[in-house]
Amino acid sequence: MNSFSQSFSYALPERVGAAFDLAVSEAWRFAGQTAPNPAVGCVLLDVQGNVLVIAAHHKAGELHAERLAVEQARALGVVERIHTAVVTLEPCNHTGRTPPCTQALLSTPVQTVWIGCADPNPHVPGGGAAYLQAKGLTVRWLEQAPNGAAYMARCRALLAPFAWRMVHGRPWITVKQAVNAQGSMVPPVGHKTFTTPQSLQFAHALRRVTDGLVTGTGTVRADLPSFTVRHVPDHPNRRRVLVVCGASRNVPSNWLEQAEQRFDVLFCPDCSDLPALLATTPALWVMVEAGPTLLRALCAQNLWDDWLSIGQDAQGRDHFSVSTRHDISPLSLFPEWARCTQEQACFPVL
Ligand SMILES: NC(=O)C1=CN([C@@H]2O[C@H](COP(=O)(O)OP(=O)(O)OC[C@H]3O[C@@H](n4cnc5c(N)ncnc54)[C@H](OP(=O)(O)O)[C@@H]3O)[C@@H](O)[C@H]2O)C=CC1
Ligand SMILES: Nc1c(N[C@@H]2O[C@H](COP(=O)(O)O)[C@@H](O)[C@H]2O)[nH]c(=O)[nH]c1=O
Repeated sequence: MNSFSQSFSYALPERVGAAFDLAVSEAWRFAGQTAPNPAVGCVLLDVQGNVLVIAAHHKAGELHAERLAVEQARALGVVERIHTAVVTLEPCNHTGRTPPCTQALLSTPVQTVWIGCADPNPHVPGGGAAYLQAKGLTVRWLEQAPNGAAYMARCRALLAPFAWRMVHGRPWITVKQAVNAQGSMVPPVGHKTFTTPQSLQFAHALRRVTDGLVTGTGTVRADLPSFTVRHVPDHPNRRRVLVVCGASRNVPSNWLEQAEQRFDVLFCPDCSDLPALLATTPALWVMVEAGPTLLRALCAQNLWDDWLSIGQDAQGRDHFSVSTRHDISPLSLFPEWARCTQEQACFPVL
C-alpha cells in the first residue's frame, strides 16, 4: 500500500455502507434467476471511495459478481483505480462452474475487501476471506463499518433464501394469502383475484423474485391459474418449479399440459414431504399461492417462513401484514416494505 492510498483509506469506511446498499440493490434485480446460486452484488471503489463499477451475479453458470465487476472495470479502463471491493457474500475460493473469485480480485490492484456475509455453503471449501488476507489484502467484515448493523440486515435478507437452503436443506417458503373484508379467500364468481391492481403488481413481483410456486389441487380446479408474471417484467426464458399438493392429482389435463410448458410440475400427495420434494429442485425461495385447505395444513406443520396476508377492508383498500418466523426476511428487500416489521401491518407504496 503506498502512502497516498494509505492516507485516503481511512475515509473509505464512511462510503462502505452506501456501497453495500448499491451492491444489494443490484443483486436483488436478479433474484429469482440465480438458483441454485445465491444473489450476490459487488461494488468496486477507487481510493477516494468513488464508485467505479456496480455488478451482480446474473445466473448460475454465468460470471460471479466479483468477476463480472472486474471484467467491467477492465472494459471501462478503470481497473488500475480499484482500491476497495465491497461484496455481499464472501468471495469463493474454489473452481466450480466458474474460476475462483479470489483470483479475479487478486488480478487487480485491490487493497481492501469488505464482505457482507460469510459463505454458508457447507459443500464448498470456503476460506475466501482468509485466503485474500494471506495474500496481503485487508479484509473487513461489514459489521465493522460505520452503521454496519443496518446495512448487514439488508445483506442477510438478500442471502436469506440461499442461507436457509444451505443450513436447513430446503428453500425459504413465503405464503401469500388474500383475504376479503368478510374474511374469505374465495374470489367473486367469474374472477380469480379480488385485490387491488397495486397488490396484484406486488404479488407478481413476488412471483418474479421466487424460484418456484406451491399450490393445491383445489385452487387448480377452481381457478385454472396461469401463475405467470404479468404485472411486472419477468426474467427472460425462465423455467421454474410448480408443486401441486394433493393426493388425488385431480387437476384438468389441459391445465396440466399448459402448465408443463412453463413449469416443472411436481405433485406432492402429503405436504409433510414438501421440504424433501423441494430439496430435489434448485429452488432457493418458493411462494405458496393456495386455498384455505392447504394453508391450514402448512400452518399446522409450521411449513412456512414468511406469511404475507393481504387483507381488504370494506372500502376496498388493501392492508398488508407480514409475519416471519425468523429474525430476517427477504421480503424486507422490497423497497415498499421498508417500514414493515414483524407482525406489524403496513401499506406498501407501489
Ligand atoms: N385469496 C387467495 O389468496 C387464494 C384463494 N384461493 C381460492 O381458494 C379456493 C380453493 O380452496 P381450496 O379447495 O382450499 O384449495 P387448496 O389450494 O387449499 O387445495 C385443496 C387441496 O389441497 C390438498 N391438500 C390438503 N391438505 C393437504 C396436505 N396435508 N398435503 C397435501 N395436499 C393437501 C387436497 O388435495 P386432494 O383432495 O387432491 O388430496 C385438497 O383438496 C378457490 O376459490 C380459490 O380461488 C386460492 C389461492 C389463493
Ligand atoms: N385471489 C387472489 C389471488 N389468488 C391467487 O392468484 C391465482 C391466479 O393467478 P393468475 O392465473 O396468474 O391470475 C389464484 O389461483 C390464486 O392462487 N392472488 C392475489 O394476489 N389476489 C387475490 O385476490
